[in-house]
Amino acid sequence: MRKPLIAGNWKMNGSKASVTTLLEGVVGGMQDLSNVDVAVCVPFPYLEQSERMLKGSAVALGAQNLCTESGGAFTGEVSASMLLDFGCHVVICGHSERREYYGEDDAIVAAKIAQAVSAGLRPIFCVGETLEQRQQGETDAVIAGQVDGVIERIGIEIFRKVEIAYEPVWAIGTGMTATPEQAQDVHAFIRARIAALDPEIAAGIRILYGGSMKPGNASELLAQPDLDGGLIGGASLDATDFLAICRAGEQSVASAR
Ligand SMILES: O=C(CO)COP(=O)(O)O
Repeated sequence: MRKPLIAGNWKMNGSKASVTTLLEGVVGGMQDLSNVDVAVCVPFPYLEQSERMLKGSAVALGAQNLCTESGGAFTGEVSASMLLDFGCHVVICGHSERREYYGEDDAIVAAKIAQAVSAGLRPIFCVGETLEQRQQGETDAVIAGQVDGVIERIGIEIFRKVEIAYEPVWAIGTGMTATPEQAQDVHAFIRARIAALDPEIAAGIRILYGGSMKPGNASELLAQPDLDGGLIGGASLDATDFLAICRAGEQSVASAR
């Protein structure tokens, strides 16, 4: 049984004051959550503050991006080892906003995943189709291309140390969530694609769903057999909402038993 992971992606939001309030709320509400892994992926400037505030708690710290290179003359970039130095455990790679606004292609995403894993971080590797691609019936082809585009470059073995997040671009920040059936179809497709190369890795890998996941829809999404957690944007900025989704993750384990 795969333990669910609920990860918050704060994106470019926050201030020192709001980080204090948010993390106090999240840490304070974690007591009875034991069957769910919880992480928050914070903007770089808040790593130090977050590391301090999360010390001794069950909430893992993460970042939203990293450099394709391990160090040196790369102005403005942040390396995997720097993230590790600030206590990070996870890092988001290939989010659709990075693909769309910063030109990240499969080669860049693969290089970032490889950097993360070699430093001992767990990448959350994001894939997802646009609305137009879905309407054209291209969802499976797009997802297959994104998954294969990474596997072909860095191999399947590395996927023992990777989380995947399926985030339909049309569902991100729009309030339009994939139905549980739509999400399950793509998750099962991703798992089958990996199983064709290595059934053991496919059985163990966590595939998170992201895209307008909220307290009101988390339970039915997480009840799907191939949904192993969530990557939460907007709702992770509110401790009460984020904790409610974490509880839905915890309960999805209890009800599957
Ligand atoms: O992009 C997302 C998480 O990475 C999802 O964002 P929302 O939950 O705000 O739709």
